[in-house]
Amino acid sequence: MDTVLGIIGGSGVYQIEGLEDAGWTAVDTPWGAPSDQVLTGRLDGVRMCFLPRHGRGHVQSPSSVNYRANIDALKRLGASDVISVSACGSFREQMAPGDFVIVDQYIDRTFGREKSFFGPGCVAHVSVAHPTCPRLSAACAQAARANGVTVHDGGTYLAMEGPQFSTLAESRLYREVWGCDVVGMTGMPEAKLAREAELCYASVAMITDYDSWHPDHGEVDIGDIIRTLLGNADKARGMAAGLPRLLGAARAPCPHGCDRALEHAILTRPEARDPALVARLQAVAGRVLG
Ligand SMILES: CSC[C@H]1O[C@H](OP(=O)(O)O)[C@H](O)[C@@H]1O
Ligand SMILES: Nc1ncnc2[nH]cnc12
Repeated sequence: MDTVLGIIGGSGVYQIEGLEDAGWTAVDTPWGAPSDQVLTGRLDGVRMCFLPRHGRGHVQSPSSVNYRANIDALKRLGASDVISVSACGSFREQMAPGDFVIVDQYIDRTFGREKSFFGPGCVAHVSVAHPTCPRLSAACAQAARANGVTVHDGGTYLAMEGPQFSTLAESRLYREVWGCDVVGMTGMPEAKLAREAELCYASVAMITDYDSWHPDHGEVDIGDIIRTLLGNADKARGMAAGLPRLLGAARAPCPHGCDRALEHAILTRPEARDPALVARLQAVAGRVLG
């Protein structure tokens, strides 16, 4: 199997450079329109698909992003691995603005978003105990460090609905009581959907601020965030450029089973399945649905 590297660019990351045969492609999905066209091309012999999460021009809010369409579009283009790049606030002194945190856990506080490809007529339950892929996460950490970024291995991401930032009481709750490390508005349901689509998924939190808990930094200031974000975006592009060489063009099965997540997950008996939903699931779950 070939590596096809999908990258979802967050706030400030609306394109990547240096792809051979680069072009923006419109992708239709049964879940509606993705956030934008997908930039496809090759880097160091590896096929790449880049999708700006908020669309070029930053059109989609965290609540309006069509997460199902985005994941389906990348899977449909053949992605084997997806790297999610996100601007995040930090709950830890040592996780400073400009640093990257390789997220490995989440607390999902989002609501009102479509969180599954499955539903009535085709019910599935996948495990998200370990929602990110350790192999892909390690490659991201290595590629970012090679670009001079300070990288923290492991961190819990609090996914909030937004679009407003947290109140001071929420910020303290997430940090002191729930033990979260970073906060953002888009990590969920993206990670859950990537697991349902049997994609290796890694999440790179690019720290832009200390949210509002830090006594020396006051409340979140969007002007400060944007300034930090622009520097972070260059680092993210540097990381992305190093990944194809690290991952290689030929891809062995995932040692952690990300690419087999649906193996025993579908509970609905074949004869009881809704043909219309089964048809919509073709790109994400065709491997097990036949
Ligand atoms: C720019 S501040 C808030 C905004 O940035 C993050 O987006 P993304 O995760 O796509 O980088 C955060 O989740 C909010 O949507
Ligand atoms: N403090 C914060 N809270 C939520 N999302 C963010 N994105 C960047 N900084 C953030």
